[in-house]
Amino acid sequence: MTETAAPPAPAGRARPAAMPGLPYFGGIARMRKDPIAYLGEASRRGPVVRLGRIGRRSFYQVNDPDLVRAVMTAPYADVGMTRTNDVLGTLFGESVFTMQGEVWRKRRDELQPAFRTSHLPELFGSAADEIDRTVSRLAPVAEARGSVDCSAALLDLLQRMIVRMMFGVAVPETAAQLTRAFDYGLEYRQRRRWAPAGLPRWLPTPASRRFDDGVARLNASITEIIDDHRAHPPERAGLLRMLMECRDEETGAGWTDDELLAEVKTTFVAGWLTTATAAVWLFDLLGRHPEITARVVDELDRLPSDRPLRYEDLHTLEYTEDTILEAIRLFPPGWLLSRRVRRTYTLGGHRLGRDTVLLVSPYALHRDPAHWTEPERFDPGRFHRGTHGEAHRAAYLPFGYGPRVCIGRGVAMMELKLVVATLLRRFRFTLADTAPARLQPVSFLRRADPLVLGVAPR
Ligand code: HEM
Repeated sequence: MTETAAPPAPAGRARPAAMPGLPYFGGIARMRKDPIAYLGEASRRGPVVRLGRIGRRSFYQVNDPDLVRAVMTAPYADVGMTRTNDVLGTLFGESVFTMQGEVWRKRRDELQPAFRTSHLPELFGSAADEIDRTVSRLAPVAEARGSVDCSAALLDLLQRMIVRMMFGVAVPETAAQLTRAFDYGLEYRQRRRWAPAGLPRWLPTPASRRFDDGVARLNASITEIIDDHRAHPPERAGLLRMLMECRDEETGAGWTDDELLAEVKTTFVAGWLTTATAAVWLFDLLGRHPEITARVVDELDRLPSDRPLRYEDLHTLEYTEDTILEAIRLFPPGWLLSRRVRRTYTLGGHRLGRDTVLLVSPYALHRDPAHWTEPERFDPGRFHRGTHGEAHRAAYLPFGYGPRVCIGRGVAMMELKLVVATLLRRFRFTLADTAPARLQPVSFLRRADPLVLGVAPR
């Protein structure tokens, strides 16, 4: 078996540091209980740290940004994704998210044009239509100086936005099915996440049956919409139409319905909860930092007030953008990334065997004092244009790093700016309960408790 090299080892270290725990298994049982604390502790132990074993799989955490870069850009012959057998794989089907190697490269190249910046104004139009509905719902609550469960409101809004951006029209039934299939998927995945390796996916359990049934319904409903789209293309081009225009580079053929279905579902799932989770943390942080909110509002007040927000306005919102980047530094929705060693691989001087799982924790990297000044402080100023490079690039990876970096990051930043700008132009939000928020690190880094904010007109 071939052995390949990543960056050189730190001098004098033959064996990687290890987390304390049981012989052979290491301390990994603690990871199940409190992964954030466990991975935070592991991040301070060395550039590559052995966490322990689950079944036959060894787990290591990669903490040094140079080594993170090496792993995230390693050739597929050496390092692959861990996703294929994952429950999310069943939900997505064969898509850019689950594919690997050459097939992935081809799919990513075909998909890329749909996500180009020139499509963003069209998508902005769809997203803006949905936010108007949220504003109308919030207005009477604000008049009554009431309070609102912002977590639920943002989850609902960002879901309507991604469905509308996908189809160009509102499709509430699909949105509801998507929620159901995803909830079942999360429940099922959570049960399996740290389960011993080898528990077969086909083993029928009540949770797996609920999940499979939810996915089947979702598939049927999206397939119907794809058929309808072919027969009657909607006026406003959504991502689906852009995906329908994707062509095989060699043959020039369009995608099959199954391929379209897989990419539609992937975009829904990858683009919904991530962005919604980021929005919740953003409003949480704004609620805790009125002085920063005042600066964002000051920037928004420079826009003409006699007309709705336009796509071009987003380019002027520099401080708002920095605030979003800072929020996803402190609370990266994709808090844990993983890769699988495909053949013996040397990382930082340590030989790692096939099937070793390499974990990269954006949450830990984003809060590491070795890379960030006062990492726990919410300070959008650290992203001010020109001072962006405060930290090593691979120490800031809310959207991942390397060839598999998030394809939807432009869409996500557009949505987040639109949400924050529209809502802060209309309403004043206050956070009554300023106790530290509890984290719920599931597939995404969720806020464990609903974010309840007081709302008043501006
Ligand atoms: C704040 C919002 C978002 C965050 C924090 C986020 C984060 C990420 C991260 C960390 C990855 C890389 C995962 C890895 O390397 O293992 C990723 C990949 C991906 N994201 Fe996002 N994402 C967001 C929004 C979106 C949106 C809006 C879309 C689509 C409209 C999207 C579509 C995807 C897809 C398809 C991939 C897989 C790309 C590939 O493997 O080639 N994401 N995202």
